[in-house]
Amino acid sequence: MSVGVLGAGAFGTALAIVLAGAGRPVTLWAREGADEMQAARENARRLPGPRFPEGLRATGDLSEAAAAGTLLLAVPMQRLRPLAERHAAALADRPLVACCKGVELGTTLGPAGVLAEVVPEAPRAVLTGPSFAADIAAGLPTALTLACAEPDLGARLQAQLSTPTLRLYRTEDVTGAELGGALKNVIAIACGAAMGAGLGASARAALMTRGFAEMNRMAQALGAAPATLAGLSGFGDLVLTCTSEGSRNYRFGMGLAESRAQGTEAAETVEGAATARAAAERARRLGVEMPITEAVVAVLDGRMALNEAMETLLARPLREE
Ligand SMILES: NC(=O)C1=CN([C@@H]2O[C@H](COP(=O)(O)OP(=O)(O)OC[C@H]3O[C@@H](n4cnc5c(N)ncnc54)[C@H](O)[C@@H]3O)[C@@H](O)[C@H]2O)C=CC1
Ligand SMILES: O=C(CO)COP(=O)(O)O
Repeated sequence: MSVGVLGAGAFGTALAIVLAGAGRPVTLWAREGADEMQAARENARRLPGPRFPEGLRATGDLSEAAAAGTLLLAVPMQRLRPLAERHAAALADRPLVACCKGVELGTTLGPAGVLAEVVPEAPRAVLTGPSFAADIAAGLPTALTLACAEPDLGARLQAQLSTPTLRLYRTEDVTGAELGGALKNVIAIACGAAMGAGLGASARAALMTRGFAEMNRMAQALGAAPATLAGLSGFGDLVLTCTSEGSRNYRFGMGLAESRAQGTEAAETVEGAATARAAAERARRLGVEMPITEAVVAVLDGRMALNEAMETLLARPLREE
């Protein structure tokens, strides 16, 4: 079965490389620079280094990629709706696998919810979990979650998108999988900030653990299963993103501590910034407490300095774990 990847950022390119390397015919659609990629057999801008396998073709013509049997949508979360709206007719009749991690500003929907609104007739799934694009493209072992509410389609996609190095686990809990992937980025910003401010690895462990607690509170309020949050898409990705400078969200947090990024958005994709605002908004409406997320939003909006945000978290009433 052929695969079309829409969005030639680091992640889309890495998925295209690993799938083509495993023998699937893959067409990678890039909004710009497709001809250069196709000629150089490399995405020098977003994922320099890994070479395109023979079965991978880059194109600037979306209809070529959209003709594939399964489509992976690998654009940043806030770009998913504009992309899907613009190309709704081409996306309407085949399985769509959203590969973005985040919560949409305004609607507070995740990727599956956005696709359900824009292309309701298309069967949909979400691919998420702990993986750096560079690791996937290098053929290093990686395990991800394929979330699909329809078990038969989920099983088909799991088989189609797994390779010898990219191992997919399946769940029907789409809400849990996408919230885990979205909310861990917010906690990664907080952890990066704590480490950048020199607060130490013990403080980071506390933020990760209490962050995981608030991820769980939000996810359960929205009907997700705790087991999903404890899996690759939640706990797994939280660990990766909060402990590695390979993460853009973590590095962005470190930049906040060094006042390099305070009150500004990063030049590269940092999903946790918009997601923090969208998740905080949703949590307030649900009456769910998310103090770390609120602190991240306060710092991003310039309402609090980082040290004030940390003090606010430390001054919260003592309570049972
Ligand atoms: N980079 C990574 O290691 C991983 C990224 N992800 C997720 O994948 C998603 C995409 O991230 P990256 O690929 O890393 O971002 P990136 O910053 O490398 O690239 C984003 C790409 O999206 C394209 N784009 C933006 N708006 C578009 C539009 N309207 N139409 C077409 N293309 C558009 C840009 O041209 C760019 O090529 C994010 O949600 C991220 O959280 C998930 C797992 C790993
Ligand atoms: O989602 C990721 C790892 O699973 C990538 O993290 P960043 O977007 O922070 O780089």
